[in-house]
Parts: sequence; C-alpha cells; structure tokens
Amino acid sequence: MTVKIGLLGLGTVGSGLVTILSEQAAKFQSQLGQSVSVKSALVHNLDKKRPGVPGTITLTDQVDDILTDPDIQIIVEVAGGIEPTDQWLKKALENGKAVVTANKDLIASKGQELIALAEEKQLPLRYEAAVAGGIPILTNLDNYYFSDQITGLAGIVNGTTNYILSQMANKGLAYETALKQAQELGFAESDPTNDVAGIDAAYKAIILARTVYGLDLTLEDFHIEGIEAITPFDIEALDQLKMTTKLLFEIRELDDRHYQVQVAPAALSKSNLLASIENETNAIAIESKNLGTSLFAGPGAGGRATAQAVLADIVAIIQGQKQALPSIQKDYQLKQPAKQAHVFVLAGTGNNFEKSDLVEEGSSFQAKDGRYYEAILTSALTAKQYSNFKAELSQKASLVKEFTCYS
Ligand SMILES: NC(=O)C1=CN([C@@H]2O[C@H](COP(=O)(O)OP(=O)(O)OC[C@H]3O[C@@H](n4cnc5c(N)ncnc54)[C@H](OP(=O)(O)O)[C@@H]3O)[C@@H](O)[C@H]2O)C=CC1
Ligand SMILES: N[C@@H](CC=O)C(=O)O
Repeated sequence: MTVKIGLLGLGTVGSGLVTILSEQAAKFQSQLGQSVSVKSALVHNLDKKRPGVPGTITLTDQVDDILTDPDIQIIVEVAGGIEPTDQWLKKALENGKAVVTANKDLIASKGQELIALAEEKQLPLRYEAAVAGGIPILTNLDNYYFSDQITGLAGIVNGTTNYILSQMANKGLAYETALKQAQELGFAESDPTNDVAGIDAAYKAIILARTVYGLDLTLEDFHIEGIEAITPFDIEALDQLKMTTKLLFEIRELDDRHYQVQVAPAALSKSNLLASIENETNAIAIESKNLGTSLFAGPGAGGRATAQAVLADIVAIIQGQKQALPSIQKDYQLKQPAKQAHVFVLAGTGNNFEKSDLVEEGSSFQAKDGRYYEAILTSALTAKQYSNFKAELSQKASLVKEFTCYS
C-alpha cells in the first residue's frame, strides 16, 4: 500500500522532504511495509524551476485540489504564515486527513483551535518541526519527560539569530552580511523580521510552555527583545568578562501556579553550555526533578534537518503512535524574575566598580574604537537594588549598554 502525501509548500522544507523521502523509500517499503509518496504539492509560482522535484509530483496553485483529493491521507503544511494556513488545516481535518506542520506561527497562535478540532475528529495533528527544527524536543517532552517534573526550560530556538551572532563574534561579519547568509542558507523566514525581533523564538516558547505546563500564552504575555540592537562593540565588551550573548528563551515554573517567560538576548558566561552552541544549531536545556539539567542540541533550521522532523511525524502517523495533545491549565499567573544579574558597560575608566556584594567582576578595556570603557558584572539584584545601582553608576559615568544575564 502507498500512503499519499499532499504537500502544502515546496520551498526549503518541502523540497527537503521530497529529497529525504526518496532516500528512505526502500527502507520504508521494507520496514514499514508501506511506501510513502508525495502525490501533489501546492506552490505559489507554477513557473518556478524546481530542480530535484520529480515529475511524478503534480504541482498546483489551487489548495482545494489537494485538500479534497480522496487519495491523500496526510496533509503536510510547509508553506508558512498564520493565514490562510489555519483555514487550510481546518479544512484538511474536516476532510478526514491527518496533518503534519512545521509552522510555529500557526501552532503558537491558533494551536488550541486546531488541537480541539483534531481531537474532535480523532485525527493526528503533529508539529515536531515547529520547535527547534530537527531536534526531537516535543516528542521527548511528551513521552520521556511525562514521568519527570520539569521545573524550567531555556535555550536557543532560533537558528537565524544564533547564526548571525556567531558569525559576528567568530568571524567579525557585519550583522547585515550574516543575515543575508542565513537567508541564502534557508534558515531565515521568507520575511526575517520575526527571526531577528525574537518573535519566532517566542512562538516556539509558546508551544513549549503549552506542551510542558499547559499554558495558553500569546506574544503579549512575553517580554520579547530581538538582536537588532546587538553591535560588534557589545560582543567585544562582553568578551572582557569572558561572556557572550545569545538570544535565549526562558520558561520557569516558580510554583504550580506561577511562571516566568521571556525571550531576549542574554549575557552568559562562556563556560555555560549554551555559550558553545554556534550558528544555526539550537539547544534546549531542560531542568527536571529527576535528571537535573539535560541539554538537547542539534540543527535548528535548514531544509534537510527540518524535513527530518516532518518525516518523523509522518512515520509516527503511519505507525499509529499515540499522541499526547496538551490540555490547558486555567489558573496561573506570570511573574517577573525576583532577582537577575546584569552587565553594565560604561564609557571611560575611573574605578567605577569595586568588588562588593553587588559587583561580581569588572574590567577596564580599550575597545576597537580606541576609546576606554568599563564592563561590570553585578550579582543577582532585586528590582530595587538594580534601579539604585544603575542610578549610582549613571552619576559616575555615562552608561553605554546593559544586558541581563543568564546563569
Ligand atoms: N526553513 C527552515 O529552516 C524552517 C522552516 N520552518 C517552517 O516551515 C515552513 C516553511 O518554511 P520554508 O520551507 O523555509 O519556506 P519557503 O518560503 O522556502 O517555502 C514556502 C513554500 O510555500 C509556498 N507557498 C507559500 N504560501 C503559499 C500560498 N499562499 N499559496 C501557495 N503556495 C504558497 C511557496 O511557493 P513558491 O515556491 O511558489 O514560492 C513555497 O514553495 C514555515 O512555516 C517555516 O516557519 C520550520 C523550521 C525550520
Ligand atoms: N527561521 C527559523 C527556522 C526554523 O524554525 C530559524 O531561524 O530558527
């Protein structure tokens, strides 16, 4: 028997899926006892050259050709965007088709409606590729960690920004050059605004928070900062303190009703495992009662890696693997962190820092611009300590930049 796929989108991920499906065809036939093939694919531009796409796949620009095709059992959505993909996937489920998607914007924004419809129709709706590309994070959270108690998750879930920051830090590339490369390599979204503004990472954090804690978050619940304001000078200043910056998400369970969520570039010590995660690699550190810290790292973007996560979902559906769809917790509150360490960068030198209860470390340095600065790492400060300390520093010297720290 052949399982027929209807592919909505044939760009970076869609064409990656076509490639790896053909590589695995013999294994699927012999070990799954089924062959899996893409019957048709939805595209925008029917005239575009699509090297590597076999002529056996029918291309269409009419979504209903695929959604109403009785031959097709599984719809794979890799087109992107919240509209009209939500209508497409609702229609797919209404028409009795299993659904796989890599679309984090959609699953973060409309996931609850789609999950409810999938449950009503008793159909699979899988979206492993929507978080951290090829890393099998959702499957592990649903299955392996079901029997543990997760107290927090943090990490890097956007390949584009991690690529940009790595290239700026390691190769001295300009922000715009590194972004252009990330686009050419297929890591960035078709419009990279969501990548660099931290919104893509926030969408992924919404899905993680729903999966782990049943939180029903929206972008408005987050403090979101992107990497647009990070400069080579910032990287140079943090380097003085043996620190680096990464765009990190954090979800912390403070108790069973209170949580803390954020997405922002954070300063972290180079000895932290997350500091060694470079380029498009993503990494998620899970804190749990039984395991302590576990780190899941791997390719977080790119056609082949993301298509692998999509294909794993297709296989799970064919094998009839049971899926734990999240149930939503009603009674919870979001809180600000109680205490956080900060890095302040000040213009000039003049002993503006002295090691104290509030100051962990400081360094005076001459930057590439020829001027002198001081970089100061504080201990974890309460909100009041932070504002008093900042006011005190600002009286002594002009404050050039500050970062919050991740420990
Ligand atoms: N790239 C990556 O590394 C990752 C991507 N994702 C997600 O996967 C999804 C796809 O990403 P990616 O493959 O990079 O995107 P691309 O922009 O490379 O491909 C999108 C595809 O969808 C088609 N398409 C888009 N909108 C429509 C429409 N309205 N009607 C018909 N066809 C349409 C395009 O057609 P045409 O070819 O004619 O332009 C193209 O084939 C997105 O949700 C993305 O966020 C998730 C993880 C990683
Ligand atoms: N644009 C995204 C692609 C994967 O989700 C990223 O850079 O991480």
